[in-house]
Amino acid sequence: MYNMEITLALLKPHIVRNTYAVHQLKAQMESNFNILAAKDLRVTKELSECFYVEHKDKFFYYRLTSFMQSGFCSAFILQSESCIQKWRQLMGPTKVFKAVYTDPNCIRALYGLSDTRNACHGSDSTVSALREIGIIFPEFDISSVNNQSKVINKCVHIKKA
Ligand SMILES: Nc1ncnc2c1ncn2[C@@H]1O[C@H](COP(=O)(O)OP(=O)(O)OP(=O)(O)O)[C@@H](O)[C@H]1O
Repeated sequence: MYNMEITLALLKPHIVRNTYAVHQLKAQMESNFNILAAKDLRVTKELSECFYVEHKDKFFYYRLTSFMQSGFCSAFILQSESCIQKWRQLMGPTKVFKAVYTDPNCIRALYGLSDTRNACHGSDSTVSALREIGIIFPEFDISSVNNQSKVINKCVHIKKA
């Protein structure tokens, strides 16, 4: 079945400072996805805490949210068939040392520096994608994207019930 999806992709601050990496990764995105929206943004304390709220109680939460505030991030709304899994596959394992050994050509193996500075982010589900796009791209009209808007309607319906 045709499974057109959207996802949020983020390039983290140490990557955005690396113009070669940004050039390579943008080219990789362009050849694999439709890029529906893109922008560079400065992630504030509030934004980073909201974005990573699920990790609030983890030992690395402060380290992670501080790092996200340390420079510009590049954000993209990507669209393709099975986009969520496809982008996460291109990113590779969360932990860079694992990525280097198990998937040496993935983005995190090539450009990640540590568990925190692991180069990029990708939503892990449709629900996360919608939440994260809402945080990073509040101006994006998500109802213009067919399949995902059906999911939104479903979420809204569940919430109201
Ligand atoms: N042990 C750790 N030490 C430091 N930072 C960590 C650690 N585990 C995860 N992180 C950071 O928290 C982020 C979110 O962790 P999560 O377990 O949700 O991984 P992920 O879903 O692969 O990554 P992301 O959500 O960024 O795509 C990771 O991308 C990484 O930057």
